[in-house]
Amino acid sequence: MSNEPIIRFENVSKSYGTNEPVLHTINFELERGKFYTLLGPSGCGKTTILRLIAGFIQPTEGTIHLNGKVINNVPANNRQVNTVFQDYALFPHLNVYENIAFGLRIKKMKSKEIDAKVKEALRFVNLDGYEKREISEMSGGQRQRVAIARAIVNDPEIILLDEPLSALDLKLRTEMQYELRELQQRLGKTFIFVTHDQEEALAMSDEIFVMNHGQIVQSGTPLDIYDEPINRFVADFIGESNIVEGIMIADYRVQIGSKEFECVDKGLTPGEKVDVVIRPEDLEIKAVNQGKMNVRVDTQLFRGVHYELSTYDEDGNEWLVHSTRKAEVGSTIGLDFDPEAIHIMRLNESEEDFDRRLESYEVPANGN
Ligand SMILES: Nc1ncnc2c1ncn2[C@@H]1O[C@H](COP(=O)(O)OP(=O)(O)OP(=O)(O)O)[C@@H](O)[C@H]1O
Repeated sequence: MSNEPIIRFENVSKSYGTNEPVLHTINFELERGKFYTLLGPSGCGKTTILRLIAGFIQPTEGTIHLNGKVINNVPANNRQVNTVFQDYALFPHLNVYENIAFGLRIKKMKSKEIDAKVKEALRFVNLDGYEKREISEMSGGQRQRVAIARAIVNDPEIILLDEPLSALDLKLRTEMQYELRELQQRLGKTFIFVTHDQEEALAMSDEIFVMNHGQIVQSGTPLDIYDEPINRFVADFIGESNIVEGIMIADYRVQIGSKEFECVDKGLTPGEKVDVVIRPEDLEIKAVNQGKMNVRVDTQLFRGVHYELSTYDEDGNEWLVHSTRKAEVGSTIGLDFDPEAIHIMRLNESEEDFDRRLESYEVPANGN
């Protein structure tokens, strides 16, 4: 099988009509057989990227390559790409079988062949025996599976999924996350999944593209993005974070408010203003004066697995703490953390410079 990226975007921009671009010079490459997620807030351009890949719309500038060939002008029905829509877009007047068979009938495939393919697709999504059911008799999760079966029955190279789980309740949604991930691995196809739910993206993806305002802000594995967010936006969007302003004093030393801390970052300019991230679960509760800083406990909530404390240091910075230990509201406690728990983010750093900087560290950022 070729090592060519299955999809490549080269300087792709998109404007609808004469309006401002909704995508700005997008560049990325996708490998065959992986689970990709486009993650970002509403309106950042995720669905527009899917529509461009599906061929429902064309780029205003730039080129889209499928298996090394430019496909800008290839119509949607000639692309080996199928979409699962948020509302499933099933035909209510057709039963499960006919919904899945629809595309094959249009292609004038023989009945016997259609039958084999529909049954195989139903087996893949664990719906054997549901052929005759009406769509109205199916639950949300089952409709979802019919929509997926319809997308895979044509044996496309790429499956696009536009917020396909958003209509499901939390429990079913979690179950479907497992199912979808498992299905993708069994099929070995490239999945491109759109969501604005960061937990979903972290749980399911081989690689995440975090988007904001029509741009890809950061791409990487879920662990990379969680552990080393490139900037304040990503840190804030992916999981709960403490984000404070700091100043680099020297290599491996950062000042936050009136205190200095050891960190693992180097190569920044002394005196440079930075954003500093420490995840709430990386802060450890100690007795007063036994940690790296003292904080006053403002509020405490029980979150099931852990307590969530909102605390303030002497400089007025808020520090959110996730801990299995509790503390007394109004008391002063110590907080401890490892130098590796401090993540330094330069203001306005490009993704290339950010990756180069992390690679140069002696203590690798992801602990490998
Ligand atoms: N057909 C259209 N005509 C004009 N503007 C559009 C059209 N489709 C989308 N837009 C605009 O393009 C921007 C990106 O939309 P897109 O649907 O790609 O975002 P999204 O990240 O998928 O958002 P959501 O999560 O809300 O679905 C939005 O500002 C939207 O209003």
